[in-house]
This record gives sequence, C-alpha cells and structure tokens, in this order.
Amino acid sequence: MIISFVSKTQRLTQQCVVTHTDPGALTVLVQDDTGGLQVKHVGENGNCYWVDVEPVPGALVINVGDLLQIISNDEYKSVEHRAVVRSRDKSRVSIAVFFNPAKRGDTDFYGPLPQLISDGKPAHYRNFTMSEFMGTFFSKQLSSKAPVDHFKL
Ligand SMILES: O=C(O)CCC(=O)C(=O)O
Ligand SMILES: [Fe+2]
Repeated sequence: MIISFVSKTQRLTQQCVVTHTDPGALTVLVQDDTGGLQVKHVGENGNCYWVDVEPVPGALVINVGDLLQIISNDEYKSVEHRAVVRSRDKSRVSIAVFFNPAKRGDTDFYGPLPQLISDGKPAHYRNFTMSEFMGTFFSKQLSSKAPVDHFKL
C-alpha cells in the first residue's frame, strides 16, 4: 500500500505525481475530498485532455495497469494518470493498493492469454517473467507505458 501525501505548502501549479501508467494488473485508489487525480483522455480528434477524477465519498477508483493491458492483448488499456495540487490551503491524502501476480518464479511466464489470441488477432506482446517485467519498470522509472512498449512484438 502506498499513501501519497501532498503538503498544502506545495505550490498550486506544481505537478506532484508525474504522468505515468501503473505497471501492475490493477490499482485500487481511495482519495480524500481534496481531489487532484487526473486521467488522460484522447478525444476522437486525437487531442489529449486531462480529466479530473472527482472524489465520490465512499467510492474506490480502479485503474487498469500495464500488465492487464498485456495479458488482455489490448482488450483493456492501461490509463495514463497524474496527481496535481488543486488547493494551496488543503493537504491531500490518497491511498493506493497495487495488485500484482504472486507467482514470480523463473518458469512463471506472463503474456497475452491464449484465449484472446487468434489468426485475426495475433499476440501483441511476447511472454516474460515477473522479474523481467518489474526490472523493466524500475529501470525506466515511472513513465508512460514503459513495460507495454518494451514487450510489444
Ligand atoms: O496520488 C494519487 O492519487 C495517485 C497515485 C498514483 O498514481 C500511484 O501511486 O501510482
Ligand atoms: Fe499511479
């Protein structure tokens, strides 16, 4: 579990969590009523917009991560997101729980599920172990779609 805390002394314009996709399968987030989480939306004209994820009391935010994009062979897309400071007067607390596969042996391979591969839709990614996957993520740091791009065929 990660708790990110943004002090009210941080400047309003400062971006506090850089734009990234989460590497794992799913992320469950609880944010307080300050808000600040934004997701990137690509419009039909190809233009990108940052959309505020308005806090809803009692609601959880579920982010699709890169691993789910890969094992679903692009049926689900990981979401680019960031967190910004919205208010000079209020601190912000957000709690994130990351869901990742537990099997991390040298012979535990992950990749697009066979049921989602066909002649019409070949695998978009090669298989890998979790240690290779996490190594790729940590070597590139938080960035946009790093593991997705790395394992693309
Ligand atoms: O601060 C937030 O609400 C988002 C945190 C986040 O994106 C992350 O920890 O991966
Ligand atoms: Fe994230």
